Amino acid sequence: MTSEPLQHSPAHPVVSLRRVSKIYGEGTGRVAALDEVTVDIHRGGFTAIMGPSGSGKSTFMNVAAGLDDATSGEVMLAGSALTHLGDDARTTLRRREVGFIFQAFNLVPTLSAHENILLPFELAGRRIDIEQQSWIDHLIGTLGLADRIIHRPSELSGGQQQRVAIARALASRPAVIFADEPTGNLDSRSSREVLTLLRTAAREYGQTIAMISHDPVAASYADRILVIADGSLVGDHGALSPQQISDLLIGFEVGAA
Ligand SMILES: Nc1ncnc2c1ncn2[C@@H]1O[C@H](COP(=O)(O)OP(=O)(O)OP(=O)(O)O)[C@@H](O)[C@H]1O
Repeated sequence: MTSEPLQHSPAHPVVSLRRVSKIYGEGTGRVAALDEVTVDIHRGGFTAIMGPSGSGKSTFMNVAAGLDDATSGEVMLAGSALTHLGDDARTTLRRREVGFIFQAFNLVPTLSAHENILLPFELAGRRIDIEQQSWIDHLIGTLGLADRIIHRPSELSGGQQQRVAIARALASRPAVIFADEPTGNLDSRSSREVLTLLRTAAREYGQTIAMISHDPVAASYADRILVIADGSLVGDHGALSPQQISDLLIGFEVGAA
């Protein structure tokens, strides 16, 4: 991959949470899915978000990405305070600044790989100029999709489908990409390919990536590891080996699966 830096201010965190809580239910059914979480995610970082099942990882992603409201606290995304935005403005901000990669790929089955990659531009009503076209062509080549580009998702392997999802997420150069268990449906070889691509996107393109994962091997590709337990941020580490991550998680009763 060649170096094509992104255009976001390095001085400010891309995602910033200040004492963010998300409470579901009330009384005896009350659950603090996030409990006063304060954290910054900086530009160009590849952050893994780990923690036991039910610890609040998905809630963290949903709140940080503006898919869901926090109950209290402040969430800044790409320089905008989400709490001060109405639904429409938040949707516009999310379409412009956030890319998503999901375990189930979430490609549109009736569209070709190429049409799927262009979809975020269509949804945001953004025209693709020559510079963006050459970036997208570069991604398609780099991700090894050139000869599969007119095929529909059902005609692609799982690894190829996830590479289309990565191209789609990278195409609009969002401020941050949230990846939710992106290798959960892949065999180990495709997983390694996908994780290497994500790491390269962070290192060479300065693409900020936040990845939820249960897997210490997947998290070992990241340069920062956040651990959430019972809705609280309980660990914030630099890059670690799979073994170190497994050891770290044993204390929080997370399997190394
Ligand atoms: N819509 C909801 N209504 C009520 N409780 C919810 C809701 N969504 C999540 N929760 C609760 O909030 C807590 C955190 O859930 P969350 O899905 O964020 O965890 P997670 O770490 O992503 O789990 P997993 O790894 O199993 O996907 C859990 O106790 C869950 O039951």
